[in-house]
Amino acid sequence: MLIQEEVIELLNSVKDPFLHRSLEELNAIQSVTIKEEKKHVSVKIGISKMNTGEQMQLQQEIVGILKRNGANTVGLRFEQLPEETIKKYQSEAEKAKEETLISGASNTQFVAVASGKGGVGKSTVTVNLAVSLMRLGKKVGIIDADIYGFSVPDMMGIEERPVVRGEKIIPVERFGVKVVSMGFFVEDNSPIIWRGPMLGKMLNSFFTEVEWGELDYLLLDLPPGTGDIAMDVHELLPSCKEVIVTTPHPTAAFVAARAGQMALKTDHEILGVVENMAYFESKKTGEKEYVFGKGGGKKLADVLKTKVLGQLSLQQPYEEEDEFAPSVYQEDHPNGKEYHKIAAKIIAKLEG
Ligand SMILES: Nc1ncnc2c1ncn2[C@@H]1O[C@H](COP(=O)(O)OP(=O)(O)OP(=O)(O)O)[C@@H](O)[C@H]1O
Repeated sequence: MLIQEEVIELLNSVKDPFLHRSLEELNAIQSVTIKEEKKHVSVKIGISKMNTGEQMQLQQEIVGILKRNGANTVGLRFEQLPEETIKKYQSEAEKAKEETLISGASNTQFVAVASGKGGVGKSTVTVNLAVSLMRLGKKVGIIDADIYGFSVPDMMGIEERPVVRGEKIIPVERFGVKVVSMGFFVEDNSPIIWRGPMLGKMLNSFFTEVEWGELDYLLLDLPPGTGDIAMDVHELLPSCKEVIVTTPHPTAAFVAARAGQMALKTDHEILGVVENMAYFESKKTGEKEYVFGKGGGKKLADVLKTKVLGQLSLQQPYEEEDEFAPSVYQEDHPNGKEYHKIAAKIIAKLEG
């Protein structure tokens, strides 16, 4: 039968569910008594938070350990740990949680940018939304998960590659936005044949192996369409919201609706529709020409029971010599202003 020292030894390495410290470190094993003839062990344990589901789990864990090691019955009492012990370890525990973005404890908002088909400007929208959120004071990251075309680094004018510190990848920072792209890890942009499980793995490592630091927003540039990646994202990030990009052509909107339906099916909240290449504005007359048709964004938003967040004109960013980024619109550019409004709407929706 177990003796007192053995019980302490067995329970020392068990961890407090909130402080993530061992009972030994927390000095949390407060008493152990053993009734030998009945093989009954009773222990009193200090815990940081009482009456929670985690306490129930801890209870099962401790009872299990003791029974596997010879106890017939276990009496377990919990008591609140002293305030000073909790305070001492709490901030450390909170910091550790923040470090893994998908732990559920981080305050990061995940926003996936999706489209029904390629070439409608999904990556352009991702990049400019990220930059606009940053201009509005947010800490922002981008995961370029568009495995069929890693365009985010080029669009932002990123030439360097991420460095590895310890076991973590440090994202490349450009315009104050942290970027990780599959393109960073592929030689010469050579095409890769992706299979379902690999996609999920890649996404997962972008969360767990990248040192994101504190982020308010993490934007995901997803491959076009409604494939496996959408399911993977749903599985990894059930709380992920979506922005759907379309061109104004009614057919394009119809195709984008499928991506939207996918979002609805996986219970992802749709923040709204962005209509890209909505019109061309003549420099001479200021008149708008709807070269790709009209109304696609509105039609799509109606189908998805959401709103059009904004409309971008068909126009390149101003050319600049020093900060070359082919697809990032300047703050005073008409499209830059429109992205600013879209970003503000998203903030209001998610934080307001
Ligand atoms: N509003 C716009 N005005 C002018 N050009 C644009 C606009 N939006 C996007 N483009 C250009 O259109 C092309 C396609 O855009 P982008 O790569 O963002 O689309 P995508 O939907 O992400 O495509 P893919 O799925 O193939 O990556 C790019 O060359 C981009 O610079």
